[in-house]
Amino acid sequence: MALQLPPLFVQRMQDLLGDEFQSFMDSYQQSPHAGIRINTLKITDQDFQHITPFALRPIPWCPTGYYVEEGTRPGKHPYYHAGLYYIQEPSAMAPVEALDVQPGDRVLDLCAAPGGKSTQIAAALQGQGILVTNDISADRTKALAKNMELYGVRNAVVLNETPEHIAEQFAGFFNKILVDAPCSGEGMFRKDEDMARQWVNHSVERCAMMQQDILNIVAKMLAPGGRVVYSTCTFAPEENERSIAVFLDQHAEFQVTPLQNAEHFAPGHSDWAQQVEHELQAGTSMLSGTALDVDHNESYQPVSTASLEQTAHSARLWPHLIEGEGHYICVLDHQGEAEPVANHPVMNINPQFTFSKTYTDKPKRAEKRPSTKDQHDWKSDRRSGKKSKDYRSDAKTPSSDHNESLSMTEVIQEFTDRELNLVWSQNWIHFGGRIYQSPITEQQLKGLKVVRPGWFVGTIKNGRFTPSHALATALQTTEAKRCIQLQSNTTEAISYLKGETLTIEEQRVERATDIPPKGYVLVCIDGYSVGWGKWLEGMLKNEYPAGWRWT
Ligand SMILES: C[S@@+](CC[C@H](N)C(=O)[O-])C[C@H]1O[C@@H](n2cnc3c(N)ncnc32)[C@H](O)[C@@H]1O
Repeated sequence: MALQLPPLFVQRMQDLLGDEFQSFMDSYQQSPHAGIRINTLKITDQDFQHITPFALRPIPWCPTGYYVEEGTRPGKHPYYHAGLYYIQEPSAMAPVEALDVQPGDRVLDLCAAPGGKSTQIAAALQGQGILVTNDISADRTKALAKNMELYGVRNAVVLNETPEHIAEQFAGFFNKILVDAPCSGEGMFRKDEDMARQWVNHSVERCAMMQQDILNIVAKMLAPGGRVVYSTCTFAPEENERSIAVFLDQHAEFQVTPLQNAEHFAPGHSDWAQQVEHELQAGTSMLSGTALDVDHNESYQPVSTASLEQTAHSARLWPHLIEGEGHYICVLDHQGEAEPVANHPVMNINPQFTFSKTYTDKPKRAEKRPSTKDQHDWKSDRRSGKKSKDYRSDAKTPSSDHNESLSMTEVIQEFTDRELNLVWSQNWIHFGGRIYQSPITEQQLKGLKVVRPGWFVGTIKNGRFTPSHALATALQTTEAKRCIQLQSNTTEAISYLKGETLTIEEQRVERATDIPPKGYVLVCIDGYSVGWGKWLEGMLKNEYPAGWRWT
């Protein structure tokens, strides 16, 4: 059945687009474009070109993005399980390019789930700097955390918080912030018919209010001289140019900067936002019928022409002009002077084995009591369906828990020496038996709902360290003492991904001559890590987690 567009939406687009309207409507007769983005944390773009199983055509605005042909199923290839690419709608690759992330940046992805843009940010950081990735939906952060692990991200903290709470802990902290805002989703109707069906429920007015609130809080978290990229996947000027103009009126320290690759896109429609503004001020008919309703909106504030005019430098991605879905992108640069990253207090990484918490296999019962504001607490590792628990971290001085932290040190160091060729370079966080490497300190997570305080590297139970799946997926083959290579075009690779035990002769366990074959083995597909196995006497016990298996 043909896509049913909401009549009110069609009417508004006709009013706005004029002569362009027919070509816009024709785009709904075409299939949406499929894309993949190479995960350069695991493979270089060039190396992927040599092994690609699909025909690739470059996406003009993203150097690591490619169109794949209709009918291609990139999710059904072992390379997907090795985290070599992320399946992403082509237009959705543009906002992170506009953010211009550099290794060493401190980046916040505020509305991040399921994490497409966060994986792109992580790739741009190349393991250097900090990514705090957050979503307000607890359910959606599960996919976000999983994506951070699948794509081998080592320097991300995953939060499930409100922007207000994050701002309390991270005032003036980030030099790059992405706001991929919740919106009415009009640009996705072609790709996701449910969005079109649900559109009446997504009031443009409600979204615009939410976006303006979020942007206001974001301003508090940005360091002087930093950059915010605001993006939506909707066409409504109320949620795009006007939300930006409202923000600019309240934050004279920001200016709209044209996108570096603006030639690929259409300019922002400051004229449409002005039209909306006139109608709002006059209290006459709305453009959309769902537009901002002055009479019922006490918080309505007129917007200045100067701010509206600036939005002409933002960008619109139109499905009838590019090969991608509808998006809006605005780059907001803070006009203050940036401070050198090294001067920031958070950059006090201490990779030594010191733990602020005593070694326990599980949080003690007493630690599970509800936290109070002045305690050093963070809420963490809320497994699916379980209610969130509050934990209290009894921070002890290094001297008071010296022996216990030493024993944990020994446990981790012993595993590292035996199984890895790796130098740990971030802060250690130990929580409930789980060990993390984090780009920030435990102190900075005080009072926040934390899904992952960093790179989950393993668990300690009964004095034994068990490496996590997330450790394996982030390793290069050279970082494990033993590895086994499986070929992507063999049933063996699929069998491993299905969780089956494999028969592997001793000579296939790649290792240095002084390393015995028995033990943990990093399983790789065509040279790229996918998980752990345990080799013993010709058999490879499969450690690929149940929830990740090929079905
Ligand atoms: C457009 S989606 C994000 C897509 C994501 N950036 C990606 O590339 O995969 C918007 C997200 O914002 C989240 N969200 C809504 N309101 C929020 C708020 N106030 N703070 C943080 N996240 C919010 C939603 O749960 C949703 O996951």
